[in-house]
Order: sequence, then structure tokens, then C-alpha cells
Amino acid sequence: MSKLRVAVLGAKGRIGSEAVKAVEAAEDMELVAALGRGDDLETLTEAGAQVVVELTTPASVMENLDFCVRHGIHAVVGTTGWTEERLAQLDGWLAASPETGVLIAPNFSIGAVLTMKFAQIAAPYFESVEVVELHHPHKVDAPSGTATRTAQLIAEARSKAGCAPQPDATTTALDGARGADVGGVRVHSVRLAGLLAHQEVLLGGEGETLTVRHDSLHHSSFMPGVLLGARRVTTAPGLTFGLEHFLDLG
Ligand SMILES: NC(=O)C1=CN([C@@H]2O[C@H](COP(=O)(O)OP(=O)(O)OC[C@H]3O[C@@H](n4cnc5c(N)ncnc54)[C@H](O)[C@@H]3O)[C@@H](O)[C@H]2O)C=CC1
Ligand SMILES: O=C(O)C1=N[C@H](C(=O)O)C[C@H](O)C1
Repeated sequence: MSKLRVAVLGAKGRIGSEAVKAVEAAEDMELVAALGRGDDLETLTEAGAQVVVELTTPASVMENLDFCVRHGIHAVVGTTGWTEERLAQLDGWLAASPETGVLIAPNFSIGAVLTMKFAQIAAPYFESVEVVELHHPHKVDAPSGTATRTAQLIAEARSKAGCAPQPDATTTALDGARGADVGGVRVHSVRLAGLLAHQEVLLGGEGETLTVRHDSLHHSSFMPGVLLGARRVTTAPGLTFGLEHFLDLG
């Protein structure tokens, strides 16, 4: 059987360099291009890439995806910075290239995907839910894509269940003291040397708390998800948001 022809964008970055190694080591894949900032995207078509793994920056991702979708190259995207406007723009590009698939995965690690699922299940059963994400200090965005998605899923689950707004008597606070508000869910971002990527979802109710915590201790934690995404995206036309859809978690 022929190997899947995969290219990595952001190949010299923290996660991109790990993805290059993972694709090279995968028996069913061939790494056909490894591009960094300033490299010519035409290399992707010249190399016959079938799937691009996009691990660059929020400032670069849209231009790269525009190119990929226009050329019918499937994409697996880990880069953050997704807004409703960006998703709508991408949907428009995909409508014009209906056979192309794009997976956007706020987090490729299986544990993080499960954390989001567990939080979504637990959220309606507690009065209070807050998210704390903790990352290395080189990260350019806050809150993390994972925390934003987690908070959105929590907010959706609580709204669907008809939950009351969370109790919070704060009337005076320093700017930022209560974190960011994502759909009514507070999200706190810690940046600390020595960390990689971590998240806690804190849930509180009458006389009890539940904490759901996940720790990525090495960039290798993201690689099974990257490879799974590359294998599945070729048969999933259109936009898939979240690796859970390829894990049959719903
Ligand atoms: N979804 C997930 O599981 C994960 C997502 N990420 C996300 O991936 C992104 C990258 O993270 P890091 O590797 O930590 O950042 P990084 O800064 O180490 O790497 C980004 C790389 O992309 C390169 N780059 C920038 N523009 C480019 C372009 N137009 N074409 C090709 N390369 C370009 C940069 O020169 C740099 O080498 C961030 O948005 C981060 O949040 C990171 C880890 C896991
Ligand atoms: O920048 C990172 O490192 C990470 N980014 C992603 C995010 O913003 O959620 C995924 C993971 O947390 C690592």
C-alpha cells in the first residue's frame, strides 16, 4: 500500500519538530516537506503532499490553510487562535473545495481530549466551574485553545441543562483577578518556567469539589493525536473541530 504523503508547517517549532520526527517514524507515512517561516508554500504541491500538519502561529495559520484548501490538500491543524470569524472564513473556503478535509484540534493529546469530555459531563452537576490552564512562558496566546474550548463545552452543557448562573459575589476586583470570561465560565492562565501544558477544571457544589486535571509532560504526548488526525482527515471532507470526533467520543 502506498504511504500517506505528509508535510509539516512550522517544522522547526516546539511541536512542529516533534511532528517531523513522528511522521518520519510512522511506517504508513512519508514526510515529503518540512517548512518553516518564509519557505515557499508551492513546495507543498511540488512535493505532492496529501496532508499538511499545520503547527505555526495564529498570525500565519489562515494564509497557510487558504493555500492548502485551494490546492485540495487536507490539513490537520494544532495552531491556536480560532474565532467564529476565522471558522466561518475557513468554512467558506471548504465549500469551494468540497472534497478537502480540515481537522482543527485544540489539543492532540488523548488525555486532554478526555479532560474536556469529563468536564463537559460533570459541569451541569455543580454550582461552580472554573478552568485554570498552566503553560510554559513562551506561549504567545492566552487563554490556551484547549481552555477556551473546554470553557465553551462547559458553557454549552450548562445552558442545555438549564443551570443557573454561577454564584459569585465579587463586586470589586483588580483587572484580570477573576480571569477571562468565556461564555460565563472563568478561565485563568498561568505562565511559568518549567511547565509545558497543563489544565485543571475545578467544579464545586454543596460540601464537595471535583478537580479534573491533565498534564502534558512532553511534546510527544501530542503525537498519537497528530498521526491519527493525518490518517483520518483524508476521508473526512469539510471541517472537523476537535479530535474527539476521530476518537468516536461524539
Ligand atoms: N493542538 C495541540 O495539541 C497543540 C497546539 N500547539 C499550538 O501550536 C502552535 C505552535 O506552538 P509551538 O510549537 O509551541 O510554537 P513555536 O513558536 O515553537 O513554533 C512555531 C513555528 O512556526 C514557524 N512559523 C511561523 N510562521 C510560519 C509560516 N508561515 N510557515 C511555516 N512556519 C511558520 C515559526 O518560525 C516557529 O518555528 C501554537 O499555536 C500552539 O498553541 C502546541 C502544542 C500542542
Ligand atoms: O502552546 C502550547 O504549548 C499548547 N497549545 C495548545 C493550546 O493552546 O491549548 C495545546 C496545548 O495546551 C499546548
